[in-house]
Amino acid sequence: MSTTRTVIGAVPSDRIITKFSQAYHADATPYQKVNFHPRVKAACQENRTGRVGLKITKAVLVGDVSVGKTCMVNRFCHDVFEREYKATIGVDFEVEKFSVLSIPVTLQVWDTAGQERFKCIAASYYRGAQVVIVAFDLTDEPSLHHATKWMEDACANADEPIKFLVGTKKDLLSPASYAEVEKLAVKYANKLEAEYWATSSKTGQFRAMLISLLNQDEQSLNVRKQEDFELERLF
Ligand SMILES: Nc1nc2c(ncn2[C@@H]2O[C@H](COP(=O)(O)OP(=O)(O)OP(=O)(O)O)[C@@H](O)[C@H]2O)c(=O)[nH]1
Repeated sequence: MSTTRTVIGAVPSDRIITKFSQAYHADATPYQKVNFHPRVKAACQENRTGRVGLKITKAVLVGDVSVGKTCMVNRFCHDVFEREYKATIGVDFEVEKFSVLSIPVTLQVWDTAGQERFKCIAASYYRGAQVVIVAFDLTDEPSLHHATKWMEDACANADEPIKFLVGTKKDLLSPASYAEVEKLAVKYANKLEAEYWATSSKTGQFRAMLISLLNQDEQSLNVRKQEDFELERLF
């Protein structure tokens, strides 16, 4: 499935963020803010974000093998869905440009391998992540139980990241089955202090989720200079 996107300036219209999107489930989010902090708004308006500002957001995507991490990234960045499974080797990396309150922002999405043998390689890329997304397969309960360990590992090297717990492959469940899984997923999200989303990369039901990753607040302005420098060198 492919959609036509209107491009305004250098950024497609669906990448222009001016307000917070709502949480997927009102009872499964620790993030209660409904708008940008006035200081952030003012800084953006006056173009005072400088080098250490809303420039780069690093998001790492982790979770069990074959839960659908790469499909999520492909749907988000290229609006395509790949039915055939190709294991991620180590890590993959995608970059998306956004405009947040008129400030250009780069979202880096680091798609890591779920396979145990690549875990060490992938873990070295968690450092400095501002967003941690733990994906689990809504049709595979053990992948949800493993979310705790994935979150712990990914957060160990991140600096108080914004946390998401994302259930994938929603298209494979009936509404009744989904409702059952959701109850458990909401419990996990609350325990992990993460915001919960359910998605389908097949149907594309998930754009709002990643857009919400860019709901920055003051904390996200604290991108350390050293990291900024290192990340810039990657381009
Ligand atoms: N029906 C359905 N299938 C999906 C969805 N997302 C992923 N899949 C399928 O699940 C399989 C694994 O998807 P990947 O995205 O490669 O999984 P991954 O988590 O990146 O796997 P690793 O790289 O090994 O960690 C593929 O066959 C996909 O087609 C979805 O939303 N719906």
